[in-house]
Amino acid sequence: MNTFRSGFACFVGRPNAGKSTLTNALVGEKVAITSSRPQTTRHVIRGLVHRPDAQLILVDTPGLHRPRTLLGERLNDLVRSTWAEVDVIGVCLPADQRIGPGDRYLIGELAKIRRRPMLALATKSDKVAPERLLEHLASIAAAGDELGVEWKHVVPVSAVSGYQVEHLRDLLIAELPEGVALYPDGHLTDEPEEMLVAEVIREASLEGVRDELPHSIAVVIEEMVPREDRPEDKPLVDVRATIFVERDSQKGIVIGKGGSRLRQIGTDSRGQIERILGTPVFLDLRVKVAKDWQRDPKQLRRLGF
Ligand SMILES: Nc1nc2c(ncn2[C@@H]2O[C@H](COP(=O)(O)OP(=O)(O)OP(=O)(O)O)[C@@H](O)[C@H]2O)c(=O)[nH]1
Repeated sequence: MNTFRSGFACFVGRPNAGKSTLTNALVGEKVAITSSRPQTTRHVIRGLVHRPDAQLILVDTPGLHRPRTLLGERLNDLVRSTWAEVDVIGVCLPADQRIGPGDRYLIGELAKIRRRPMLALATKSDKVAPERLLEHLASIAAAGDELGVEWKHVVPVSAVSGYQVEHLRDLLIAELPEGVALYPDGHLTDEPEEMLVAEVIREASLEGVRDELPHSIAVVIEEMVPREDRPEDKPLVDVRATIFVERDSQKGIVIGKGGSRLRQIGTDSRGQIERILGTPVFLDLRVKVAKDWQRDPKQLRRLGF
């Protein structure tokens, strides 16, 4: 089977650098709605790119400011922790402007984040002549060297003409980890996170046993709450979920020998859930039989159908 990749990318850059226009160009015809996520998520999703081999989730991060106050510093800490949570960062440096002090500050701050692939994007490249574009690309490379950011790629792009948009999509997706789609295909929804989390667990439960249990699994999130008494910078969310099957024999399949499959389901889904929620998660999974739930209206309602 081909590898499926999924994960998060964000674009950073000074105001007007072309971040929103580029997001829309990458998402294409499909809706790019600004959707605010429930409190547990720090990411504001700007758009989704669905492909047969990948799902790329473009998120917003708050802007970074030169800190003048303690509050400013705290805000910047938040920006940095968001940066550290995405899989790839695109730094937008518009070709029609020289790299300025604001850009240099931003690049310097990015240099402090380790091991995060960073792509330098020469946005609005349709606005300048080829010679100027080359000069711009050279100064982007030089700024990276000087400020300590190793650009994974330096990519000229134009959201308006479409130049290299497809290529950029490929480059971003190449940086994502392997994993299942984190959001339903086709559109960006306001679906509660619980549905997404349930879907991740359902997918993981079916892994390798799809033929034996095609439609027999439903997952209900019983509880999803932040653990109390955690330090603010070390949150933990407790997720308690029940995997419903139709028959006892299926329960055995899901649990596996000595609980081995259930443990694997937990391991496989926890990482994805943490990525959706943006916090570490303690996952408690149970398996229950709901006899013939697919034929029972009451059960169906309970299982959210
Ligand atoms: N010619 C040209 N103009 C572009 C391109 N991308 C963006 N623009 C224009 O640049 C302006 C700013 O673009 P935005 O996408 O809103 O920039 P942004 O970085 O999201 O801005 P903020 O939301 O203020 O941070 C708009 O007028 C866009 O039409 C491009 O590829 N080519």
